[in-house]
Amino acid sequence: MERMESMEPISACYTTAYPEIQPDSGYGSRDGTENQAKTPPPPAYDEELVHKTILVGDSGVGKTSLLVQFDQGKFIPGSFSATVGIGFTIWDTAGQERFRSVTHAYYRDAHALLLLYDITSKSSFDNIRAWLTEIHEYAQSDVVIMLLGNKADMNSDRAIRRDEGERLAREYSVPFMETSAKTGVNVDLAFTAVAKELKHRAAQHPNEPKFQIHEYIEAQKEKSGCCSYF
Ligand SMILES: Nc1nc2c(ncn2[C@@H]2O[C@H](COP(=O)(O)OP(=O)(O)OP(=O)(O)O)[C@@H](O)[C@H]2O)c(=O)[nH]1
Repeated sequence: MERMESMEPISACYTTAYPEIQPDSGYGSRDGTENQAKTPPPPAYDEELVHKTILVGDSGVGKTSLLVQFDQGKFIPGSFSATVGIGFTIWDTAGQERFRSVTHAYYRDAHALLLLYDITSKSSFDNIRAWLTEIHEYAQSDVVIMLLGNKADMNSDRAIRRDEGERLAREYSVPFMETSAKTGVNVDLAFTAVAKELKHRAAQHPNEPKFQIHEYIEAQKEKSGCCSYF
């Protein structure tokens, strides 16, 4: 596949039991020389449990940064395109309009979508409805969707209150949390909750209770800047 700025397929596999996601696995480093020095063991994973997850949202909301924080446990300021390795297949998409038609093609076989807005950008929040319309048009009907209000560390520049995010998520019946690619707040949780949901679906036995993603998230999530609505 032709590599494109900010729109790069990102895939790698864990050797640990899925979905015990472990950032800093050393997989998929962007530096080729580093890869040679740190040759990872061959993947011992169940191919049936490799899922494709896509990060979508307006340009600049922090999709790549979130992915890098999850994979490497660090925040690298500034815009960049990255190739990182993580526990299930993730596609980091470009938010820019000019790449939109390419993004559509990726929706089709996605198992999960992390839909991001930037809590300091009203337009990125307002565009979530358009993103959801597009997702419903192009993605599979049973795709797992999670709404993320990113840049939660920028509370003083906040343009969207947390309850507005919660309300929108409720309207579309999707789980929601605020994240920060900078501080790492809720980043692991976002990816882990999606992975758990996908894993439970794949392994679902008729008599087993269904995994409750909403309850799991509510129990686990960190309330960053909880009480400082403007
Ligand atoms: N303070 C803060 N800045 C962030 C956060 N996430 C991303 N940024 C910054 O926001 C800018 C855009 O981040 P990217 O990760 O490149 O955004 P993107 O959504 O991948 O952008 P496109 O590739 O254009 O679609 C960069 O300057 C990041 O450093 C965050 O959680 N907190």
